[in-house]
Amino acid sequence: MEMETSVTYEPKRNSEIRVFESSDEISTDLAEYISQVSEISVKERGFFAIALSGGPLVNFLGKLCEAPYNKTLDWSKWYIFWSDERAVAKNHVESNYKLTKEGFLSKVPILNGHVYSINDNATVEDAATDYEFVIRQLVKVRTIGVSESNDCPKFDLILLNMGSDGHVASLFPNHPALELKDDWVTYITDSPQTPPERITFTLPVINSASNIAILATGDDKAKAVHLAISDSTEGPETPASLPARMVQPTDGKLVWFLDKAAASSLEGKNDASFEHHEY
Ligand SMILES: O=C(O)[C@H](O)[C@@H](O)[C@H](O)[C@H](O)COP(=O)(O)O
Repeated sequence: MEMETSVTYEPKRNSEIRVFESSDEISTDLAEYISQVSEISVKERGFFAIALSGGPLVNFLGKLCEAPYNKTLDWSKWYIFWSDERAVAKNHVESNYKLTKEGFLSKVPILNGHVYSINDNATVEDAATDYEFVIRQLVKVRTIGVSESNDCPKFDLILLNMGSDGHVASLFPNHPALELKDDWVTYITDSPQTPPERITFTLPVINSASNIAILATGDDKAKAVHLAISDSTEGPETPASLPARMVQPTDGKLVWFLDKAAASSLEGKNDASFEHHEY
């Protein structure tokens, strides 16, 4: 069946789509969004626990390192985690930690002791077990919140970048890791993108977050954005196990940050859905 080139979209409950002209505009709005979520979290809980992803995501955090945010945010309350990591040394060019350190952490006054990177000195299996243990300890003392419905960690914000195949974190389409219900952190050894070994949050953890943001830019993302967001379940190209489609907050809010190219297959009759909503 031929895929539609446009779709009328009604945002689902607790979700919002923001479409921008350029990556620069996304970066500007994302900074304001993160700032607001962090302020609310610090006010309500005394902490801001944020999980980042790797790859190009850090390129969108530039504006957050600039005025006014570099001066106004309560950085001492920030706790940093990663939703996924590639199994390489921390000084390797593919390390998500290294990318984040160079592009973000080195530019803002986040305390070193609040940065929870994934162990690069263990097997992926052990690194996943270690990371889940660390998160369990931080949930016990409520540095990370807890979901009342399933006892999962309730991160204040999880930032994800979607790949053109619809993957988020290191959860890839049709991978058995998508089925995990009890694990918080898992590992894979067969990633379709290099490196093959990775550590990743599971869907229950992602979906338990208070806030989830998914970024996608470029026309190579348009099809996956359509498949992830559209209500349609018809046709062979709407896989139920598309990871980005499985991101459905149980008790939180999901915001998509798209550029026009990534949103191009969503533009339909209901253009009002695509207005830029303030958070
Ligand atoms: O871990 C990785 O191999 C990449 O970081 C990957 O997860 C990336 O986020 C997507 O491939 C989207 O990247 P683009 O937005 O550049 O397509």
